[in-house]
Amino acid sequence: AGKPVLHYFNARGRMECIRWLLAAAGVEFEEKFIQSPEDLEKLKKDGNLMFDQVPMVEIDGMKLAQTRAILNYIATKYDLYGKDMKERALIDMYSEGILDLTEMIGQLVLCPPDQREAKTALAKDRTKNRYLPAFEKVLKSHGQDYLVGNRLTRVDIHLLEVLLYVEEFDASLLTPFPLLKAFKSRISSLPNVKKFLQPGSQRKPPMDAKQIQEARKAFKI
Ligand SMILES: N[C@@H](CCC(=O)N[C@@H](CS(=O)(=O)O)C(=O)NCC(=O)O)C(=O)O
Repeated sequence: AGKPVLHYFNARGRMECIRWLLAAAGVEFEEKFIQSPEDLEKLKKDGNLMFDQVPMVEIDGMKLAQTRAILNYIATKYDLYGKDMKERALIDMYSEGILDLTEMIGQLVLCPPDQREAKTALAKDRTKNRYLPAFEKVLKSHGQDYLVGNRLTRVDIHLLEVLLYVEEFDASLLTPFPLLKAFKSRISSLPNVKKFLQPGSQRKPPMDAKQIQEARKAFKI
């Protein structure tokens, strides 16, 4: 089979965690950017989007939609999903918490100005008092380099990704968490991850509110 083909906008959105997982697995992928409403309409009309939505990834003869389904398939295929049911259950639990935090931070840039202050305060509080403590505790509890099974799994990649978003959001939030800071450096120096962190990789930069509003208006989403 050829390289996976990722269909999405030229932005982080829901596709960025998929880009991260493929890159960490050392899998080269192609991207077909949706650059106009016509592009999205064509994908829909050709029957390529099961729910008329993207992300959609062409992989192994399938046209997979739904972010989590795509992540699950990639993690399974590249042995990044633990060695048994219990490891997979922990990976799922940790991954869902990370996705909740990613969503909470990612939505801030879109929230109405009159709600921004309160939502930012809440996101900082949850980051500092709910999510980061939970993962610091996991690392402290087993003293291993990775979150689950003492080897790299998808959840280490998801955690690194969100730690970078926390750093963009407010780097001081990481200060009270030495194990997470060491984890961030350790995972960032894995060869595939290091390469993805270099300029010129397929990793996407943050977008400001204006860019997102323009994109949403253009794509009518
Ligand atoms: N549950 C889906 C949601 C996908 C979704 O809402 N996609 C939006 C784009 S974005 O929100 O991810 O940027 C979409 O295709 N909207 C187009 C439409 O709904 O017509 C997933 O996780 O993939």
